[in-house]
Amino acid sequence: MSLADVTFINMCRDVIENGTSTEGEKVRPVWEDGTSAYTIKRFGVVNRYDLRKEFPALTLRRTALKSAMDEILWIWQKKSNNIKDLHSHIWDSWADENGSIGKAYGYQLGVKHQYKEGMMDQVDRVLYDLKNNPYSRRIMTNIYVHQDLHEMNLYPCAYSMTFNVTKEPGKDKLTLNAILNQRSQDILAANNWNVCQYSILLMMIAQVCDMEAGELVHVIADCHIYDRHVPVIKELISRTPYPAPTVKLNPEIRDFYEFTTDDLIVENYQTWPQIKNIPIAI
Ligand SMILES: Nc1nc(=O)c2c([nH]1)NC[C@@H]1CN(c3ccc(C(=O)N[C@@H](CCC(=O)O)C(=O)O)cc3)CN21
Ligand SMILES: O=c1ccn([C@H]2C[C@H](O)[C@@H](COP(=O)(O)O)O2)c(=O)[nH]1
Repeated sequence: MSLADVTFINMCRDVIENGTSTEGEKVRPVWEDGTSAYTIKRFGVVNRYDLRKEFPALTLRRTALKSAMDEILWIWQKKSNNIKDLHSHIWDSWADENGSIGKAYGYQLGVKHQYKEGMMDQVDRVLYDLKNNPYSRRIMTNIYVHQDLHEMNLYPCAYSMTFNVTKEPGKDKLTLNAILNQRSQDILAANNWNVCQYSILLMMIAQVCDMEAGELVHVIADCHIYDRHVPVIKELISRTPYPAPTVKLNPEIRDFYEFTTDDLIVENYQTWPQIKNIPIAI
């Protein structure tokens, strides 16, 4: 039984049983037909995933791992904010006529900043620190940039990664852990999608720094199920999970900028049938 499924089921039960409804509140998102998209929400959810034990892919329904990796490469490697550089259509509703989502995600990670060591963007700063000063407690990114929020079509949801290295007794390699901070989470559309993509990111960064990927701690402020998703979630969590798949990276890649989705190796990913045409609140 996949550990990620158990975490997901417990989180959904907690939101449904102990969450509060936003119905009647002034909410921002709408459904495609223009009606308000209300949620049941739980404040302050924290989930831990140990990548040394299992890759945290859901088996209750299939997570599109290559598409999820493609999006994280779009943000962290291509540092793009244009949907023309993305192979899926998940961002189409938030792009302008030129394909831009504004100064969000990849745009922010591509901005160069002045450091004592020279000009670097946030991704190169992380790679530099992990290679030169791995025990630093200052290795983190942040794309929630207030001065640019007015030029973002959607404010970043998963907005910060804090990397932290531990030296485990008896292990040759250092362990790379991370905390993903997320202000808002659409559980059905994107919880496992986000968990898997940031796990892959952690694996990629660990590999190019010659470390082992350890724990991903996912901190979610507003963790919600949209009203139209509740019956789907109830059906999903009634399913019996399969064992977790094996997910690896091509071990030959040593440069973060050389990874492609072809380097993701997925084996034995047995899942329940996909839920088709999930409505996405805009
Ligand atoms: N309401 C809302 N929820 C989100 O999850 C979300 C947004 N808005 N806005 C921006 C991005 C876009 N995201 C999305 C949007 C759609 C899927 C989605 O439809 N996923 C499909 C698989 C897609 C594929 O195969 O490429 C799925 O079945 O989960 C995932 C993430 C995450 N974000
Ligand atoms: O990576 C992502 C991006 C977006 N989401 C969800 C979370 C919310 O349901 C919406 C954003 O709406 P806000 O009103 O800006 O919070 O998108 C996600 O779960 N993961």
